[in-house]
Amino acid sequence: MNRESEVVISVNNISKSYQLYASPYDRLKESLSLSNKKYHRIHKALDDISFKVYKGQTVGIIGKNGCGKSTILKIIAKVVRPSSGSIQVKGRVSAILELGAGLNQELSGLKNIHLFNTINGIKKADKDDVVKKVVEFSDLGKYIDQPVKSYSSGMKARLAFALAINFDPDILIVDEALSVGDISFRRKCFAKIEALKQKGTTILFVSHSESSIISLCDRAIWLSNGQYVLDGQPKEVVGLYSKHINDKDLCCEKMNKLYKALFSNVKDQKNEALNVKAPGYYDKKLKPKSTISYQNIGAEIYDLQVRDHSGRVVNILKSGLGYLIEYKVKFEGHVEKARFATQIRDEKGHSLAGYVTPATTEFLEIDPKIEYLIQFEFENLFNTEMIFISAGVRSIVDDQLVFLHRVLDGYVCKTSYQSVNNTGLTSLFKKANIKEIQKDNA
Ligand SMILES: Nc1ncnc2c1ncn2[C@@H]1O[C@H](COP(=O)(O)OP(=O)(O)OP(=O)(O)O)[C@@H](O)[C@H]1O
Repeated sequence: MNRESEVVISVNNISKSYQLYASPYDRLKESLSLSNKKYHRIHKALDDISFKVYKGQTVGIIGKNGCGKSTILKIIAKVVRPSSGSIQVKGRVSAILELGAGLNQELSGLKNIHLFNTINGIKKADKDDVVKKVVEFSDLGKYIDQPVKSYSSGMKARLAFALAINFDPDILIVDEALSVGDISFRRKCFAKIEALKQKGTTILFVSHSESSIISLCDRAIWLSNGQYVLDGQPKEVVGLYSKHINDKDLCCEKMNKLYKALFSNVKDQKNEALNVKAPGYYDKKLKPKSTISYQNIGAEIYDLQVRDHSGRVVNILKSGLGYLIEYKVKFEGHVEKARFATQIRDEKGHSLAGYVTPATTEFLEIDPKIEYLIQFEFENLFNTEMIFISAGVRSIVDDQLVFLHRVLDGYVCKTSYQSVNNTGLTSLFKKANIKEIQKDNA
């Protein structure tokens, strides 16, 4: 399939204008006027916006209050009609727009779920399953039988979110809904959004939380005063946005120039890097000074290192490229439930990213005759100059998850990061592998 055929949202020269009246009286005067005299002024909420979204992308939209973020989402969700321009959307859309919109305030949460099933044509056989999932996810307890009008804003967000995601959409549109609700519910929502991303759902996401845009999205679009400013890597777009949020003279042309100046420079450096054959190299003088190897109880981690994709051991990384953290583990005896982890910290010891395999609640049964090679793929998108890599192997002992061995800061890399902003964590692990290898003395 070529890239063009994967477009699921196509926004073409969309503008949206509202007529604003100084008072309701002016509106009445205009409607009664025989002279065609106008009593309103035109306010452009969106001004000639165009972009395409590809299947499976997670796109964040950022900008100051009133810049048009919600309006563009509403137009894509077909809740608001544009004044001009056209829009094509492929697939089943589920949208969480204004808080509580789409919920019948007089009905209970449960009755709203049934209503939602009916409106969305959920098959009879699937209805009970949807109800169960939504009730469980929203975790409203006895409030599920209360009318929605008695809900707090956090409760409304829980129900709206649970409905939107359990409907199995092709395109999920989320407008700031996650800013309400408590931390544990937000965490649950983010985890669910991650799961939908993995399934290939296309996601449009409006948020004032820069860290959420960076950690969730593959792409960010910045709007200002209804106009398009930038479209690019979340870290870069958010970085410039936060740098210029207080700039009263901000105009699109100025921002575009700045972006080009900054990032064409970065691009050139990347291209230069590509001309150098190796994606990074090994500097033998670069060693961690903070390594701590904990006492091992039945397992030993060794050969913790980073390789590039051609298999060379490296510790000077190129920005934006993919690498493998790997280590080997040998066990002294049979271990029923083991899992392997890695963590990346910055110079100050702050955790930047971590990964565990097997994922979630699974464990691996260990054969002591075998050694294991653990590999974690990651992308070098860190915005810190050095990264320190730790490794751990854990197991369940007496119902407790304990470390069988743990090496803190066992390997260090320079990231080639060039400071253009300070927007926090941006590295994402992609996947991990566990391989069986022959024991030397076997
Ligand atoms: N129904 C309406 N009538 C008149 N003006 C409107 C209407 N809806 C939105 N606007 C105006 O359009 C502009 C864009 O609004 P929109 O809600 O899209 O902004 P936003 O970026 O989502 O803001 P926020 O971050 O505060 O949610 C604003 O100036 C707003 O006042």
